[in-house]
Amino acid sequence: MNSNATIHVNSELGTLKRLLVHSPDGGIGKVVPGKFKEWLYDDTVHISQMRREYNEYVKLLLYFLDPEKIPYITEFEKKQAHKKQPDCYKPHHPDYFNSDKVIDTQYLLAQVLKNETIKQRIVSAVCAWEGCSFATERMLDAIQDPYELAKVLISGVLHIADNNANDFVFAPLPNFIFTRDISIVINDHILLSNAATPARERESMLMKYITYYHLYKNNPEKVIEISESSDFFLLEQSEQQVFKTSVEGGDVMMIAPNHLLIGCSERTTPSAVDEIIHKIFANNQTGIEKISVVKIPKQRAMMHIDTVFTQVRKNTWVLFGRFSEKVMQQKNATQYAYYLHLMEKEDMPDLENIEVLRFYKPLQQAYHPGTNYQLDIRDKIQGLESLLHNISIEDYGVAPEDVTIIYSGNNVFPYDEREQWTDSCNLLALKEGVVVGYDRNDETMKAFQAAGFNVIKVTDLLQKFQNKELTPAQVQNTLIVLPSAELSRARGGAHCMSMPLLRENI
Ligand SMILES: NC(=[NH2+])NCCC[C@H](N)C(=O)O
Repeated sequence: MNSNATIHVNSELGTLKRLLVHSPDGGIGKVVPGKFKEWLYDDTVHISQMRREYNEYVKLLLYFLDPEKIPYITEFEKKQAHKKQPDCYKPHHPDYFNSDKVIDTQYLLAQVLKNETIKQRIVSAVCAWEGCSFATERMLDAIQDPYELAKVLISGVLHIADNNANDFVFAPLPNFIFTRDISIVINDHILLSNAATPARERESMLMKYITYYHLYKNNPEKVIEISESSDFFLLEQSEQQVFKTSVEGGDVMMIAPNHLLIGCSERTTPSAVDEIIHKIFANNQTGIEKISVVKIPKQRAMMHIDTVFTQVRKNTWVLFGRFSEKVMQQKNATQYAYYLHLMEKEDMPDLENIEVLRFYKPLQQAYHPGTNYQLDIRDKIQGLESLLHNISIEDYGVAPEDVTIIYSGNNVFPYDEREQWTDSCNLLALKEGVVVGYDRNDETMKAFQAAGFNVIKVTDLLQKFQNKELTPAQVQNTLIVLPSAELSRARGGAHCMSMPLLRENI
């Protein structure tokens, strides 16, 4: 990695230096029950409480990544204690904390919109996509303030002067807080997502513009995009459903410097996986030499692979035990019968459905697009637990006996399942061994303690930082838990709510 690099990620664990986030915007506060399924929500969310929880997350990130901003926000919080959301947290506000390490996508979009030509392109694209009237398009064009326009393009809410009301001009993007899903940095390249559902397609579109006109403006050749194959357009509709190409970042992990892991899930299709493998192996600059593909059941509770496991240390993982072959063998008869029963139910995961494949970059032959080229499938790994062991041992040189797997809900039913649902396995590593999760997953927290980790509430940790009892550099082997009553309702944890741009090399 060149020392001036601002975008480079080669693991899930290297000390986090820069990332994209998005503070819950007004769109989330407008989700109605009738839209749950379509907008990928399961409940309404109390937006002001959610923001309070999210602000703790932002403050934690700033302490670790950009501590110089702390006095500024602390001052604001004091000064504006009466406000539901202090202005320093609003990416459209002139008093926004504006860090170049903890960056809001809305703020970045505003930077892109400052260029008049690009602004027109984005407004036209969004309006065409959303089927807006020409009058609406003109109203959007007329917004001079890029910060205001970015807010409208994300929340869908426009202030209409004629009737002095805030009206929807198109649907909000209530899932934009899950920045992980919109793209993924692979060493110094970036893979753009191609959202699986219409509810998230505008997110992919906005990220494409942010990438080409800002993040990768000077090196667009490092952007990897996937799209439908040319035959796709001639397929019948029913076949198109099978061969659709979609990928979301929550399914892609830069798991080790030369190793990419992709989940094939409800959101990431086999066609997309196939295309990513070909594109990445055809490109000699990505640094990827092997790709592991994990097929998981297509299920709401595990819409992406990062809801099933994440990495904590080179030798430590957190995993939803239901998908561990070892645990399945150890289950006693009653529990086993329970799982068999679940497997019969249509909407429950079928254990047979977990499949792990590994593809290696061919060393000898050059890749020729268009030739009938076969990928080299050398390993078929037995299950998830073997895969995680294999990564620790093969990629990180850990001794087999030192690999530790911590299970969701300590692997006891029903806590395993309840806590997986509230993202016990979806942790963000701030550095190796220091991960962020939710305070509601009690049994998983106990499992972390039993594995020798400290577990601390974010408010207590921030207090210690503030009192100078501790510095972020001193924090080791710790699970930091965020308040999560509202945040967890949107179905994503700290891993989903982060899109790392820069990590130190591991
Ligand atoms: N990487 C993740 N697990 N993201 C979670 C996304 C949750 C969001 N409500 C959705 O269904 O799309």
